[in-house]
Amino acid sequence: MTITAARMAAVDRNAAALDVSTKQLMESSGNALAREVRAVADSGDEVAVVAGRGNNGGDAFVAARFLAGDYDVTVHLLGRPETITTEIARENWDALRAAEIATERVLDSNALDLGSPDVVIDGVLGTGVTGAPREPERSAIVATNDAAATVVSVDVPSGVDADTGEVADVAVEADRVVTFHALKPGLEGREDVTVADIGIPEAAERFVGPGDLLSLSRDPQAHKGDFGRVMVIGGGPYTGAPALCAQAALRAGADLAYVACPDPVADEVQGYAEDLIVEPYVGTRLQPDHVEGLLADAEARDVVVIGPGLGGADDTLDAVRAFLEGYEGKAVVDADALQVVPAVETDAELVCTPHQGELAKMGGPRRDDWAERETLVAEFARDLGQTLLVKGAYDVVADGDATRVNRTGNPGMTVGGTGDVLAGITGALYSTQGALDAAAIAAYTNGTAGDAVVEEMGYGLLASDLLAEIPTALWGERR
Ligand SMILES: NC(=O)C1=CN([C@@H]2O[C@H](COP(=O)(O)OP(=O)(O)OC[C@H]3O[C@@H](n4cnc5c(N)ncnc54)[C@H](O)[C@@H]3O)[C@@H](O)[C@H]2O)[C@H](O)CC1
Ligand SMILES: [K+]
Repeated sequence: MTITAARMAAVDRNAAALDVSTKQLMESSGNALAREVRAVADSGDEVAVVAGRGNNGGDAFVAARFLAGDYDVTVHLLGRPETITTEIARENWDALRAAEIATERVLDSNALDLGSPDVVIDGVLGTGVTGAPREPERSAIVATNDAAATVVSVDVPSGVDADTGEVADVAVEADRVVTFHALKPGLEGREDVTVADIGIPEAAERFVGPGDLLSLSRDPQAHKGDFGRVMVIGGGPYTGAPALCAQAALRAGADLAYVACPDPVADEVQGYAEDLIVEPYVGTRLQPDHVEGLLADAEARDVVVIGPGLGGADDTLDAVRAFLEGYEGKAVVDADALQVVPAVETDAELVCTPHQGELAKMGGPRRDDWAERETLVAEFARDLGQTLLVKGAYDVVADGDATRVNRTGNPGMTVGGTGDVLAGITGALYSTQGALDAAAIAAYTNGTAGDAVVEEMGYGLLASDLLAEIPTALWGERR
């Protein structure tokens, strides 16, 4: 399995939240790297360490400390120590200086003189690289390739983009690569690569954590000014559900939230919040003859959330089926609407948000055993060809390829309406994120909001209390 630089950053952040600091990980990385160097070097060999100013260089500093007793080690830093970008890399640089290990500062692109080393450690650029190498890194890569030495690259050969695997016009030609935790893109199938376990707990990948939220702010340009138009198809027997759902979408960053509902309940839905755009249709509940109009409206929206408060009348379910058959976009399916999903032919990309009972009604697994439940939910998601967010004390999110588990939230959230809020958050996030990420982040956010409410006022929370906590849970200090 490969892991992209973006996912690696998320997992690293999640590990820190699990009390395994990045500095600990760097120590493991440097240690693993030193072991690999020992395997290719003879005692007393000259080892040149070429280090950039990020954590990739930091790993190389740690390795230098491990190796300095047995080898002739010189560390070449590309820039001034004050410009080292992270505190932990700087601390490891300071440790080299304090131990009087030989260091050089390369202040001019042409000034790097490696001498004639037996081994070069390439700690120039790692997963933090953006674009093709610039100076002085560029010249350092050329000098590394020119050396008649065994080159050991740290994490990725510098010049390889660790998100895409793309190789820049100038890139290190490594003899060996020590990559951390998992293969990075571009390293698949290479025989000169060692994957080093650096002690990241499995929980950092499995449980949704603050690192998963990093993707929300990673590339603001990618969805400039457009955080989505979410359309909620809901209401009929119930009016609160679609209103909660649409308000949650707004709180989770959607630009506009529409509620399509029967006209007798439209005023009531609007009464909950003037921010909602209510689009009534004639009748007391959703029926097949409404579908054509809804499909036309849905074309101008980014995500549809279908289900909250619709009820389960036969003709309503027929209408849901007809809608999904005709719809090709992104949809979140909740509540009674879920039961039509297994048999429906649709080109839509669905995130289904059942609780345990609804999952069973869909023909999904009934078993409650934790480990088994994750596997069974993943299998069911694969069979459906859709993404599942199964709600519970631990929420399970699966798309058939990857599975995530969310453990935020508390028993107070069994109150009615919290599921509608979750569906709305999912809808908003789904307009800018992939299905799995949207569902995972939504579950985490809904739970964090619930935890914040309970922390403030104890049990007895209302689903509507969650709404005001959503922005902080997503973007505030609690992350
Ligand atoms: N993720 C983990 O669990 C761990 C990763 N470790 C190592 O850390 C690097 C990633 O470190 P980071 O500080 O994020 O970035 P880099 O060192 O790769 O580079 C940042 C550095 O480079 C400059 N820069 C960026 N792009 C360019 C460019 N095109 N040309 C020149 N310079 C560029 C940028 O300004 C910074 O100064 C990862 O690979 C691992 O090696 C740790 O081991 C901890 C655990
Ligand atoms: K590197």
